[in-house]
This record gives sequence, structure tokens and C-alpha cells, in this order.
Amino acid sequence: MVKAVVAGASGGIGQVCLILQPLPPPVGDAEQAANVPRDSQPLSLLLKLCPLVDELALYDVVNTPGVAADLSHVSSNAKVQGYLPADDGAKAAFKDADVIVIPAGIPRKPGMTRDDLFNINAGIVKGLIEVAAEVAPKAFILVISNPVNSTVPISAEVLKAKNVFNPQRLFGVTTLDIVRAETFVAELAGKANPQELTVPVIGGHSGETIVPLFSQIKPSVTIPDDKYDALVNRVQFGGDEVVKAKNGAGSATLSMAYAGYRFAEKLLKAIKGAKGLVEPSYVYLPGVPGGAEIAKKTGTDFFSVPIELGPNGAEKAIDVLGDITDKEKTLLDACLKGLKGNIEKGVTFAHNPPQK
Ligand SMILES: NC(=O)C1=CN([C@@H]2O[C@H](COP(=O)(O)OP(=O)(O)OC[C@H]3O[C@@H](n4cnc5c(N)ncnc54)[C@H](O)[C@@H]3O)[C@@H](O)[C@H]2O)C=CC1
Ligand SMILES: O=C([O-])CC(=O)C(=O)O
Repeated sequence: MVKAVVAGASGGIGQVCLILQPLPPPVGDAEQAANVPRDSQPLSLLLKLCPLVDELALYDVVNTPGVAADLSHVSSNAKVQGYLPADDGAKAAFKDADVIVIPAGIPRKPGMTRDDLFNINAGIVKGLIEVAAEVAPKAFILVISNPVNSTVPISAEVLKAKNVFNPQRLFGVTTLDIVRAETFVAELAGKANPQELTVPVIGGHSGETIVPLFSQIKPSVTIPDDKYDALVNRVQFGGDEVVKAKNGAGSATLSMAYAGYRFAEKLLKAIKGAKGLVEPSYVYLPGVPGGAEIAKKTGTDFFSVPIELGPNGAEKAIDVLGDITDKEKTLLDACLKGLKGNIEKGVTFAHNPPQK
């Protein structure tokens, strides 16, 4: 039996049904919710369709009964249940979960950085991880909520404080950066199917902390010098492209649902014993086999690298720093400058959250 949970299940990424009316306010941003009619958005739908999921729990502060009722009519294997905060709904939703996916929190509006989401989302993620630590201490946890560079360190610190931190089971979902890199490289190279390409993207998940390694694309693609900077920029700021185009109605949801599902599905397959599954993820390197050496090189503990997945979760961190180009070294230096501050901010928050 595999139980999966989506926390933030009524949101743009998490939610699944076509909503023609604006949703009630999400925590912390009533104005935004009042102004945002949402489209159909599919992470929970994709998980409902996944034959590897037996039980799907949807938790949110609003709307989950309706979303769950709707989804439960889909004729696939997983049993769906919606939970709200009343009557310890979070605990009931998370209880004994195998995989917990967290896209809870507010998204960006034009002009904001992901770090601008910290004040609201840090507390939301901390609260959800506390529940997970208590009722599902062995769960694989996939953190989508931004700023990922900080929310994953917060999650690690909360789990450590509760003595249940297993670094092989905590993942910051950076898959959308890889998905974008594949798509943009395929466009440039005139490849019909982006999924035939493997494009490592390492570092963090915001602007200059995102480091695409075009020198390691498989099968090899040469990026012309005059196209390199623009391509790097598009991968680093792909999220902003969507935020601008949505013009106040949130950030990436559909491509994120695909990316979140892609990671979750690979992990589920790996847990069940499938071999050779690799996907980059933002992890606590010293706690993942092979990661300590990479952490020494970067001087940072939280970092995204290709991760070999297996029954224990992150089985191996793959060192791709060995033969990076001078241009990639420059990108990596800029990444590390920003990333260290993001990590520090998360760790500090976890230990000293502002008093309410
Ligand atoms: N890692 C990545 O690559 C990406 C991350 N994101 C991030 O994902 C997050 C969610 O984005 P959207 O779904 O577009 O936002 P949204 O506002 O549409 O949905 C968020 C949902 O979280 C819920 N929520 C708020 N507080 C909660 C709590 N304490 N417990 C459970 N649910 C709670 C809200 O009610 C809402 O339904 C944002 O922080 C966004 O920046 C978005 C795209 C890509
Ligand atoms: O840009 C945002 O705020 C959402 C996100 O993380 C992305 O699309 O990569």
C-alpha cells in the first residue's frame, strides 16, 4: 500500500478541477486570492492517475472536500480523501504517509523574487513539516513551496529537532528547472522530443542560483557562443517569464504539476525497486551517499545535483562538478554567493521563528 499526500492540494499546482469562480483566500494573501480565477491544474489529478498510488490524501486550508469528491470519481486505483485543518485534519491526512508533496503557500506576483515569499511560506512549511515529523516520520518529503533554497533547510532543521531527519528522504523539487532546460535546449537544437535530452541543472532554485550544465547535455548538443548567455538566462529566469505572462495571477502551475509529478513518479518507481532512475534534487548533501565530497567542493550543505533514486530515496549524489567549463564555473560562483545566504536564512528561521 502506498499512501501519498498533497499539502496545498487546493492551490494552483495542487488543485485539479476547473474552477470558474475565484477561490476563497489562501493563508496570508486574501487580496491575491480574491483577484485570481484559476485554471484547471493537475498535480493531484496526476497522482490520482498514478497506478503506484493506493491512497491519496489531499490537505489544504480550503476546498479539499470538493476537490477530493470530484477526483474520487476518476476511475483509477487510488482512494482519495480530502482534509481541512478542523479536527486535526493535517495529522489525519499525513498519518503514515509514504510520500508527502508540499506545494502549500503563496506564489509570486510580477516584481517579486522567490525570497519575497519567505515571510509567509517559511511558517507554512515549518508547520506542515512538524506534523509530518510527528505522524509520518519515515515519509519521503518533496518540498515545492518557495523559496525552495530556504524551505528545504527549514524542513531539515525541523526534522532534526524532532530526531527524525533522514536526509535521503527530504527533497527540494527543482525538476522544473530541468524540464525548462530540456525544452529550451531542444527548441534551440531543433530536436523534436525534449525528453530524449538529459540536461543537468545544479545549485538552487532561484535566478542565479540555478546553474545549467550545457557542457554535459546527453546526447551532446553544442550551444553556439552567441546563444549561450540568453539560454542560461532563460533557464534561470523561466519562472519569471511565467509570472510576467500570468500578470498577477500567480506563477507556474501546469508545468510545475508536470515537474512535481515527474519527480514523484520516479521516486515511487525507485522505492518499488526500479533501477537507474536519476533526477536532480536539492538535498542535504552530507547525508546522502557521495554527497559529502560534493559539499566539500561547493562549501554548501544544501545543493541540487543529479540524484540516483532507490528504495532508500536518495541513494547517491552524483558529482557532476568534475569537468565543468570556465563559463559554468563562473555561474557556479554566482550561485554559491546567493545560495549560502538563502540557506542561512532558513536555518536561522527554523531555530528562531518570529514570535506571533
Ligand atoms: N519548486 C518549484 O519549482 C515551484 C514552486 N512553486 C511554489 O509553489 C507554491 C504554491 O504555488 P501555487 O499552487 O501556484 O499557489 P496557490 O496559491 O495557487 O496554492 C497554494 C495553496 O496552498 C494552500 N495553503 C496555504 N497555507 C496552507 C497550509 N498551512 N496548509 C496547507 N495548505 C495551505 C492555499 O490554500 C492554496 O490552496 C508557491 O510557493 C510557489 O512559489 C511554484 C512553481 C514552481
Ligand atoms: O517562479 C516562481 O515563482 C515559481 C517557480 O519556482 C518556478 O516557476 O520555477
